[in-house]
Amino acid sequence: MNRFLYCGVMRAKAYQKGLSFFNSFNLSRSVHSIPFATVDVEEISGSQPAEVHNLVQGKWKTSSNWNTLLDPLNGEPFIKVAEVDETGIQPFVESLSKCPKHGLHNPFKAPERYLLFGDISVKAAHMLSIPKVSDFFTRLIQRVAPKSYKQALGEVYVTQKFFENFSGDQVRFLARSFAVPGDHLGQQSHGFRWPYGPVAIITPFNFPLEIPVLQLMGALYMGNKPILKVDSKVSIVMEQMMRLLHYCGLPAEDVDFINSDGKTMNKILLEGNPRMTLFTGSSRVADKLAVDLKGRIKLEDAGFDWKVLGPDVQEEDYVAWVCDQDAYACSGQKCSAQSILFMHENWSRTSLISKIKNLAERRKLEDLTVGPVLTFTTEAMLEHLNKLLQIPGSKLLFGGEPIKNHSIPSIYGAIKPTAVYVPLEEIMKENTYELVTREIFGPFQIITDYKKEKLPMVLDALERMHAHLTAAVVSNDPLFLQATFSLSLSLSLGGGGLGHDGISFTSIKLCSPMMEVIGKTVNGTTYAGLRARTTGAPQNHWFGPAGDPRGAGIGTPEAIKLVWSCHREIIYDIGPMPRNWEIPPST
Ligand SMILES: N[C@@H](CCC=O)C(=O)O
Repeated sequence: MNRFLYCGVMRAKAYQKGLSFFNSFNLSRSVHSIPFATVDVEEISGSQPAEVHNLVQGKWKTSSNWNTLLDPLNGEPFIKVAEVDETGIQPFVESLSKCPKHGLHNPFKAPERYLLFGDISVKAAHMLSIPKVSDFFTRLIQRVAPKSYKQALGEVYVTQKFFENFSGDQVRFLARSFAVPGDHLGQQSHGFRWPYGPVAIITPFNFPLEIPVLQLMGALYMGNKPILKVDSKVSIVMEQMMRLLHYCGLPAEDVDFINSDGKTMNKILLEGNPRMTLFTGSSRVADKLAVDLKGRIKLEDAGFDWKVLGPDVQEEDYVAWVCDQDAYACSGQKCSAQSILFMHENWSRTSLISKIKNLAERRKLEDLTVGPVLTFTTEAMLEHLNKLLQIPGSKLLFGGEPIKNHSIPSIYGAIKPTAVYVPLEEIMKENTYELVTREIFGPFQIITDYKKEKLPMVLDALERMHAHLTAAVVSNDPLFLQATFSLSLSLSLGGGGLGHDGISFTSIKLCSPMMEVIGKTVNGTTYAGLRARTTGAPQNHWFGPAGDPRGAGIGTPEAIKLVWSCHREIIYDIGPMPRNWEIPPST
């Protein structure tokens, strides 16, 4: 068949297929429940536990080893996860080993797969835009990582927008190359984005959909073959998402999905030898993996995220509301959650703290605006609080009590949103710094204040932190408002006027708190300005730590290219040879 005619026919077929995809769902959804789903989110319970399976080499598999999860709201054993143990890793190791280093596609191999993933993204975005499907994922997230409906829906929305961003030709644009003219005719160097081939993705419990989907798709777009492991506590969400992706055209062999404990996963990584592993989670595990995997790793680790309020007091209610959201939404279990607030003395004179307190006290278990803490028990958090209260000058601002009247199982934590004041000078003491900056992944924050001349001490506190994920500098004072502007002029009058030569600027110091804080810190995602926040990162800007060569990003084209591809340069040198070329003397 004529090549152009053939292409036209293929495109028309793809279009028809696309249409029938959309029609079939729209039709089926009126008569059936969600077509890809294997669980009914509202029915999962102790009497009807849901099952989570593994996917390897294109096949869904169970296991003889079932990990039973307790419903975080009432303690009923409500989900059974088929966990792979060390005796069952072989198929996963084999699957990784089957993928060559040059990946499943690259600019010179199967380029039509870039288009395939653009197409899958269109369909997945469409699916998530259907209210019944977005509600399904929102509720599923809420069942395993209890957070308010709005917060859970936010994850689904970010994921949908991400898919929209990488629809059509946008996946192939991620692999855009460049060329530079060479030294002679026929020579040109071309830079390409190259996959790593077999890769691994390990993601935490707190964003059961957003983090794994954005990283998984980034890995796939660039031509890699991932094995995905999500924290078993929440992996049901991603298990159902894998089924949605298959429904949207993802080849079943392209991703392996595993449930296991950390030790088993470690073994798979050592034996299957993925060329790159993306780990999102605690710094402790991250550092161990970095050693085990000989540095072939990228990290989005935890952060003791900070917010500095500058001298310009404005919009108190708004700033208080953002502080409440940043510290306590999702019960403080976001890697971006505000862990410490530094208030300029001008803010200490306002009613900011009491406003934050009032907002925090509106939160309630019934609507999950506060809820179970999945990695700290109540006792552990209260013990930490008591240690902080031993520090001279420290005091409990609000919270500090267990939530009452609930049936959250005791393996999880349940405390009211809490804030503790610790004086800045005390924070800086050798013995207290570690204690105060210990990240409590729960509704818990430290609040302190600083006098104008103590900004360097605040900067020192920020410098001493070891993880640098999100930060906020709340001030609209970018250039002049608080500037220390010392200008001394020595003027010499000549010829009745001021001459250029007659002015000498002996010292010009322009210093604004906002610029100074930004200039002297490193957090990878820093918000600046009156509306600055630490949480709520959408899909449209980089989210990830800085100051660490292992730092990964999520979501944007830059993040995907940086994390999921490496640079390869092909230097074409095809001639022609110069006329009358002769072998030159040795050099
Ligand atoms: N959107 C989330 C980030 C998800 C992370 O990787 C937040 O803002 O905390």
